[in-house]
Amino acid sequence: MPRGPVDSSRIPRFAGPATFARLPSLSDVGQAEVAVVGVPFDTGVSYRPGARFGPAAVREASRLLRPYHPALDVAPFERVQVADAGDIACNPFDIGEAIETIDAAASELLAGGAKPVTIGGDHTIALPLLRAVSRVHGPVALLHFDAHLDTWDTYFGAAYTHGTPFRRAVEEGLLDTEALSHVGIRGPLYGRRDLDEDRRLGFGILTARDVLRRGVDEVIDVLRQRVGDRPLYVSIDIDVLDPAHAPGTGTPEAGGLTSRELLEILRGLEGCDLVGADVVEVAPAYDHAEITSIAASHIAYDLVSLLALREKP
Ligand SMILES: N=C(N)NCCCC(=O)O
Ligand SMILES: [Zn+2]
Ligand SMILES: [Zn+2]
Repeated sequence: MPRGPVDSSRIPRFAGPATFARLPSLSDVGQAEVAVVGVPFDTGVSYRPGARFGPAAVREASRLLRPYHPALDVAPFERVQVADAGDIACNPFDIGEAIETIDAAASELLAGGAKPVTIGGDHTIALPLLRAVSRVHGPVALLHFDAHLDTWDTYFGAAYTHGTPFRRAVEEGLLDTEALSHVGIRGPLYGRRDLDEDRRLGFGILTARDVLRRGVDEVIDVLRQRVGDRPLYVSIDIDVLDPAHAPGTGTPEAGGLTSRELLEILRGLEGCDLVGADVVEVAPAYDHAEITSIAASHIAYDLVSLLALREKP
């Protein structure tokens, strides 16, 4: 019988420490099928810093989550053991070392049988997470929700940044290049070449305009066809949401998805072979009234629910 969250009808949800959704710590339960883990790292950013405070803000906003998910008809914390694995403490002064630390910590979680839902942190952290996941599953399908391509080559000569993780991941053979999708892309680019190079790497794009004009159901159909039955990793940059829905982020772009659209697309992935996910780029210093961290906590709850549905109870 899994150990669930603190009972909010007995201990007020605003009392006590903020683990994700008030779940037990992984160290308290020993083993979990799904682990929520924080990566407070933002040394890879090209504009506003502050995503290092993302994990704490998302946990704080997650106090109000409840145990039953009606849209997916699942009580994820009853179905399987879900736990908070704490934060991966990585070097804020050395990106290369931080990447190694994140890879090792994620590998340890996977070796212990837990599927990770990672709370970032800037998007740099997707690279070590994909290294760890692909070591277990082989090259994975990727569903990448973001305003940005994040397939650029270098910034100021640096190869490991929040704008480059998915180019590195393709170069390293971590991804199944038949099954790569960006969703929510918008905003000015450096040039048309960005799109050509992205296509050459194997990505298909559903822009924010496509979501508006084609609608959520068609988007889900396209994505599911592309993913098929491959092992799937989902990486969600919170800036895929419009700044009205997620102001607390480092590189905001106008014209994004609503949180309702994003949650609906995620729910459309039920039945896919999800093996891990992240929600990154929450920078609380630019947030207002916890708008961004509330959205991120609900997104993480949906990801946890999708993972729980994949496990036999
Ligand atoms: N991954 C995020 N959030 N942003 C990438 C933006 C890269 C740029 O400054 O052009
Ligand atoms: Zn982005
Ligand atoms: Zn990104």
